[in-house]
Amino acid sequence: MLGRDEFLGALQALEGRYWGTHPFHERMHAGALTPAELRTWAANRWYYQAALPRKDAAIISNCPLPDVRRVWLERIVYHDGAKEGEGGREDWLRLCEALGLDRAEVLDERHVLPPVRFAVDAYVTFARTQPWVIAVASGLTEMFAGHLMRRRVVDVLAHYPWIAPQDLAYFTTRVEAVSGEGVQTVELVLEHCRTRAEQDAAVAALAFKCDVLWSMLSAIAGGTAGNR
Ligand SMILES: O=C(O)c1cc(C(=O)O)c2c(n1)C(=O)C(=O)c1cc(C(=O)O)[nH]c1-2
Repeated sequence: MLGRDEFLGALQALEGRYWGTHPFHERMHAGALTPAELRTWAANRWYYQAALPRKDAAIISNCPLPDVRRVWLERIVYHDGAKEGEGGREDWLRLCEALGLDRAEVLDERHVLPPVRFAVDAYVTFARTQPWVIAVASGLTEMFAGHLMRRRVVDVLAHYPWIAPQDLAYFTTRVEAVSGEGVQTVELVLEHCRTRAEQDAAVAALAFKCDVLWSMLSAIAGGTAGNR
């Protein structure tokens, strides 16, 4: 079995596979995306945002530990909101509207590309079918997300003058949550992976999740090729 630091190192070593360095994100951060490309991105990523509470509910359904379930439940409330009109889901829809999409065309998923649907559905299925701690490990991309989201807010506001700070509320709110959740998730994985086989499965789960995100973005980049 790997020691704590060695295991953590193996997880962190996957950062190079994370979507932070995907060419589509690089173009976004450089101000090179067209309004149509930003709309395709937002409408497709909606499908991911909408799936997250179902993914988290799958983790809870497989977890026998009340302490973990109690903590994990907060993620569902975070995304869905405590009531209608609140939460990450609502903030994402507002971002879509700010980019020029109607709420209805986001909600009916007409812009969602087949590979995005396929990748996101695979993430939900993974959470349903794997042991809870391995599914939790797949969410450790959050370790890499805080820095990327902070940079995104700065770069998007600098390069796309028609996007206002309040339009990016999803990310400004999320940055705060992700720093706390990231630590919490790492601790759960380090504590509950108790054999070498579980540690290896956790590293593989994180690699799988990096591939889910990368595939989404590659499809989004390809799906908007006509607008470049
Ligand atoms: O904007 C991003 O780059 C980014 C990345 C990720 C991620 O790395 O999975 C998440 C989010 N945002 C995010 O907002 C979010 O709520 C979230 C939940 C999860 C997850 O797997 O449970 N990842 C992410």
